[in-house]
Amino acid sequence: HVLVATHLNVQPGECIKVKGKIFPEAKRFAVNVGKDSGNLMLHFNPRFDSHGDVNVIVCNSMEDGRWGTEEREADFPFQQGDKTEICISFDTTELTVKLAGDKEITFPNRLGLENIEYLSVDGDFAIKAIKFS
Ligand SMILES: CCCO[C@@H]1O[C@H](CO)[C@@H](O[C@@H]2O[C@H](CO)[C@H](O)[C@H](OCc3cn(Cc4cccc(C#CCN)c4)nn3)[C@H]2O)[C@H](O)[C@H]1NC(C)=O
Repeated sequence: HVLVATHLNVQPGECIKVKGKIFPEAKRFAVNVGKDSGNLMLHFNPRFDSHGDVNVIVCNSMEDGRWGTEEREADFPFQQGDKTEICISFDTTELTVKLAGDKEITFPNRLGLENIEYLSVDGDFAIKAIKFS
């Protein structure tokens, strides 16, 4: 992991902002939020070239260590080597990921968690700042 933050208490409507730079030769990176590493409301996984996916954002959830059903997003507002910022917020029904260029992705809140305690960032990404607002 590049970063793991635990014992958070992010409430619905609040925003987790992750700012950083994508490696020039990035294959993939991931931002995970949820209760802990085995219970993720959202695994947000942009793939530049990974698992046979090219320039696809794969989103999924994980419950008790088991992956849910993936959702793939064709919009891919990421470039290798670029700085980027994503903002994750949620309510009881869905998560919203605000991306560069006013792009937005939603994902169902399958676990029905009422707060986010866990954040991790993995992969080919250099974190500049994490902001909770
Ligand atoms: C077609 C039949 C088969 O279907 C495939 O089956 C695979 C296995 O289930 C799925 O792949 C899994 O997909 C899951 C989401 O669902 C997860 O992303 C999981 O990765 C977890 C994971 C996290 N980390 C840490 C980390 C994170 C980010 C960067 C790095 C790095 C680096 C230095 N370059 C490391 N390592 N592994 C992935 O393996 C494929 O999508 C799926 N494909 C389709 C089309 O369906």
